[in-house]
Amino acid sequence: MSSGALLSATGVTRRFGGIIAVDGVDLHVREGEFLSVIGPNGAGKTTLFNLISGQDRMDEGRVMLEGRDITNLSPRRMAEAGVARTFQHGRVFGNLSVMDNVLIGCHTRLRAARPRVPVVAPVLEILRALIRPASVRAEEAAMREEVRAIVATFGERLTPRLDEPTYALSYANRRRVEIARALALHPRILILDEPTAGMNESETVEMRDIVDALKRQGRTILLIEHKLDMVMRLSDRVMAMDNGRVIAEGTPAAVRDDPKVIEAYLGHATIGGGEPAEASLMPGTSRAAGGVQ
Ligand SMILES: Nc1ncnc2c1ncn2[C@@H]1O[C@H](COP(=O)(O)OP(=O)(O)OP(=O)(O)O)[C@@H](O)[C@H]1O
Repeated sequence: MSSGALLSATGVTRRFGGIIAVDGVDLHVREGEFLSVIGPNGAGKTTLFNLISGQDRMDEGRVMLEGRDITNLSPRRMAEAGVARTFQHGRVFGNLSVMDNVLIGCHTRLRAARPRVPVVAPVLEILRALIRPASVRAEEAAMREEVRAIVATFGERLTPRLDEPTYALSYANRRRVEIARALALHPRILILDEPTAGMNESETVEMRDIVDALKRQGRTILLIEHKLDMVMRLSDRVMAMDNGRVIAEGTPAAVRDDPKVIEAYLGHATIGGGEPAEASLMPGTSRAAGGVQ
């Protein structure tokens, strides 16, 4: 394990039949560091994030968070341990309001603090919910206040819509709700899988600024992003993958200019669109700024 790493994954491997989607990957993130993972479609980025966050089980490898072995924990236990993630296409509970979606993040945190006594603990919890003593009402009021504060991170995008069901929101707003819910967990590490996927140019810039603000708060962030402009601006370090393996790692500029990375993108001809992949490696080009989804 790399010394000083908050999260350390070593030898992570995942096979799907004959495909080795992730092949012996090591990934180390220091506290407060912003690490982006790039690579052409099918490189293994999302599978790697799924393995680190408990959405999938690795065949080999180990993940340590602050010295604790969290390998293959369930997503719920991962959340309790402090690993929060968002998904490539966004996942929210459509029939629940914005408030309730974000409260779920708070609730997971509270559950983590409670003793896990079978039968007795759930019964006590139900009784507390039915009787609603003053302590429960105060706790709920505090959580709702916290949700309002988290949602305010997104300016006026979500605050006026706190009581609306999320199915009624725009796609970009649903993705904001997902990040708000992840923040409500008070995560030790925030894993963002293409937070700007499917967003237009102005929504992308807005999301980039939000992620930048989260970085400036000193959060530890792992990002998958195809929009290289965002990667170049935000990352302390970049890791490039291809065919399940790490092919380059270092400063954003060094990885962008690495011949192996350029070749990996060119080998795939295009990244999700129709333009030559080369353009997407240049920050400030229309593809880099405008998206590849
Ligand atoms: N559940 C699965 N079953 C079978 N193969 C899978 C599964 N999930 C991923 N794969 C395969 O593993 C490889 C890596 O896929 P993955 O989605 O992790 O790539 P990616 O780098 O995230 O790509 P993208 O940028 O398109 O999201 C691909 O060949 C993919 O087809």
